[in-house]
Amino acid sequence: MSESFYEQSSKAPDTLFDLSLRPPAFSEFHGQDKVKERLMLMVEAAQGRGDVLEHILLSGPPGLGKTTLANIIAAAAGTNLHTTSGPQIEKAGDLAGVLTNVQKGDILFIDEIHRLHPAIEEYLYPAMEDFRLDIIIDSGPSARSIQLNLPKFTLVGATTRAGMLTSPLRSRFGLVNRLDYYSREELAVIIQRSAGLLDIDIRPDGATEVASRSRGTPRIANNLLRWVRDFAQVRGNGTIDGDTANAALAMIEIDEDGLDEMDIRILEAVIYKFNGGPVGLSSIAVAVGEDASTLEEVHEPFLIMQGFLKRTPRGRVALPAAYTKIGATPQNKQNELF
Ligand SMILES: Nc1ncnc2c1ncn2[C@@H]1O[C@H](COP(=O)(O)OP(=O)(O)OP(=O)(O)O)[C@@H](O)[C@H]1O
Repeated sequence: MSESFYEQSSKAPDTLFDLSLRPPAFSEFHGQDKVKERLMLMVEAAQGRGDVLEHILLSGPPGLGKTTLANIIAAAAGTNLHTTSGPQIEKAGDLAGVLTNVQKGDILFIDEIHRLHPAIEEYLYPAMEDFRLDIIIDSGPSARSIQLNLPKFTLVGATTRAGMLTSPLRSRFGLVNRLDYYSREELAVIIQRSAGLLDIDIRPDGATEVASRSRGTPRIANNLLRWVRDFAQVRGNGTIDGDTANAALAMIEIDEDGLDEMDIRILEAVIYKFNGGPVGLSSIAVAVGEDASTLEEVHEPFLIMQGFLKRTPRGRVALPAAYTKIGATPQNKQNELF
């Protein structure tokens, strides 16, 4: 099964392209004003006290800038950043390995922290609270616990699923900083910045056109920009204006609301196969041949935000905009909505 354009974008690794466009400082990070203001204040306060920054949790859909912010926080605080992810820490020894490399004030960034094994989480609690790691070495009768004292460090956790964090873990972070989808205007500014860095000639209407189809996500905006640049070079005169962007994006079947083929398949499944819902996520996943967690993390938040789908206690329900989008006629199911 081929992956949709957005799914590929949502999983994009740290490619050189990605890294080259990553804003290095708060001043170049556009949007997410409230989160940014809070983080800047935390860094300033810690520096003023000569203390180590408190633990920080960043949540939100993929590609909105969590990793970027972790790097910016470390740069602003003038500390080292150590990066790992929930699935990479399989054993207590892996965690011990990472933590024993950390120096005072350093930042440990754990991406996808909701995917940490529950047993590993248990080790993390005293590490976060008392900067202490109690690990058990050996097994059977010779098993014994050793205690390692750690330097005071900052844990920055990122998650696409804040709801999946256990409450003991969540409560060890001061605040949950939730990143939201970017507005079209904010994305247009980000696209102009990226175009400047890549030496791409883009007009304001071209940037707006790309922005409006980037589903509120800077990573997608940057990837679409790259495609539109190629298109403008081969089919046009190299300049990206509104018409060129439009033609380029039509060629990869991204519609004017930013929906891709998989989004449309999801809406069609809910409407035609499940009579508009309510229907559970796993049934939709089977119907469209996609992994349920990808639907939940990548497609669903955007479809809900755009008013195409709604989550109810009994499952997902298609809203009138979804019927309009796929040209179907809504049935009168008012009393089934709740
Ligand atoms: N506010 C922003 N301004 C400019 N560019 C941004 C901004 N936020 C993100 N980007 C760009 O989007 C790309 C993706 O961001 P990043 O890797 O930080 O997302 P993420 O939320 O950590 O995603 P994931 O959860 O998938 O790891 C970055 O390379 C960066 O260039």
